[in-house]
Parts: sequence; structure tokens; C-alpha cells
Amino acid sequence: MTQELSLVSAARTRAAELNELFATCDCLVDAETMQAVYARLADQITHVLHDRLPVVLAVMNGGLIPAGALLSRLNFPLEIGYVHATRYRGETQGGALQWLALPQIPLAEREVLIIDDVFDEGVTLKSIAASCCDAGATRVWVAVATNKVHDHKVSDFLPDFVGIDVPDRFILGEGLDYNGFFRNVQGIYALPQEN
Ligand SMILES: O=P(O)(O)OC[C@H]1O[C@H](OP(=O)(O)OP(=O)(O)O)[C@H](O)[C@@H]1O
Ligand SMILES: Nc1nc2[nH]cnc2c(=O)[nH]1
Repeated sequence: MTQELSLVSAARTRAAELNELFATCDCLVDAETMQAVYARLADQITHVLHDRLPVVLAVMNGGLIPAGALLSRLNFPLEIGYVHATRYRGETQGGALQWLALPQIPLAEREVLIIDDVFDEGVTLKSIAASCCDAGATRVWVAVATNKVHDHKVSDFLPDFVGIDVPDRFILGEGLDYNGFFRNVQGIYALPQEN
């Protein structure tokens, strides 16, 4: 077999494995419900931020999909940027937060809205919000598509806008990945529970 053919064959095998895994996942929130969640979140954000010229920062990579869904529903002046901070890196347990990209837009004397896919333990968003404050933001707001319900959150920090509560399971879809895959899936799914 040529090298190209063996790469195609390996990709096919991996795709089949991923499809098989996805078929065993539980749908926690369907695609239609997520659209309603984004619409409600966008209304709440608009109510608060419509005249504050915010800088809106997507948290890459997972915040990309919710940020896109929300931004297309925000009809007021704002600037768009991103930060990239990660602590799961393809794993199902989080580690130390690693910064890959700082905000490009100066945040001094600006209101900032950070958008991410999940508020799990909260380490990521608490740290990103603190770094925006350190950069001189006058007020930092945080919006998340999902909030995981459990009792091991960081202290003294909560998101301002929460889409929908989900149980304490490893989830994927709407920006959330499993080994880098499934971020593009519409709706929120959970890996099968171990018995
Ligand atoms: O509340 P926490 O427990 O800190 O976890 C939440 C963070 O974990 C995920 O990012 P991840 O580190 O997987 O990076 P990614 O978005 O690039 O996949 C997710 O997108 C959040 O940013
Ligand atoms: N993909 C994914 N990333 C996360 N980061 C924190 N919690 C989760 C989760 O449940 N799924």
C-alpha cells in the first residue's frame, strides 16, 4: 500500500471508531433547545451590554461555536477578539491552565464579555477574567453555554450569563471536544457512563 492509501485507510478507521463512540453517547440537550438557549442568552446580554461598546472575547477553542451563535444575535456595536487558554488538552481531566494567546485588543477602560462553552470547575474562566482585569478592563462579564452542576467549583467566581445546566459528566458538542473531535456537533452529548 502507498503511504497515501495507508493514511486514508487509517483516517477511515478512526472516523468509524469515532462514529461508533458517538452512537453510544447520551443526548443531554438537543440542537433545537440549544438554539433557544443561545437566543435567550443573547437577549440577556443585549439588555446589559447594548450601549457599552464591549470587547467580546471567545475562549478558543471551545468558545468558538457559542461565540458564533451569540455574536450573530447581538445587534449592537462591539469588537471581537479571542483568548486561547486550555487545561484539558484532549483529556477528560483538567490540569494546569496553559495560555496560548492573550487578547489582541487593548482592554484598558473597556467592558469585556468573555464567551465559553462550559463552566465546569471554573479554573479557566476565573483565570481569564482575572487577566482581563489585570489588563485594565473596567468590568468583565462572562457568558457560558453550559454550566456543569457539581460542588467542586472555584470559590468567589460565577458566570454572569448561563445558558443551561448539565449534569457532572464529560460532555461534547457545541464547541466541546472529545480528543479534538465533535466540537461541530449541534446539541450537547455525554460520554457513556462507566458502570
Ligand atoms: O471550568 P474548567 O474546569 O476550567 O473547564 C472549562 C474549560 O475546559 C474546556 O477547555 P479546554 O481546556 O478543554 O480547551 P479547549 O477549549 O481548547 O478544548 C472548556 O472549553 C473551558 O474553557
Ligand atoms: N469537552 C469537554 N471539555 C471540558 N472542559 C471541562 N469540562 C469539559 C467537558 O465536560 N467536556
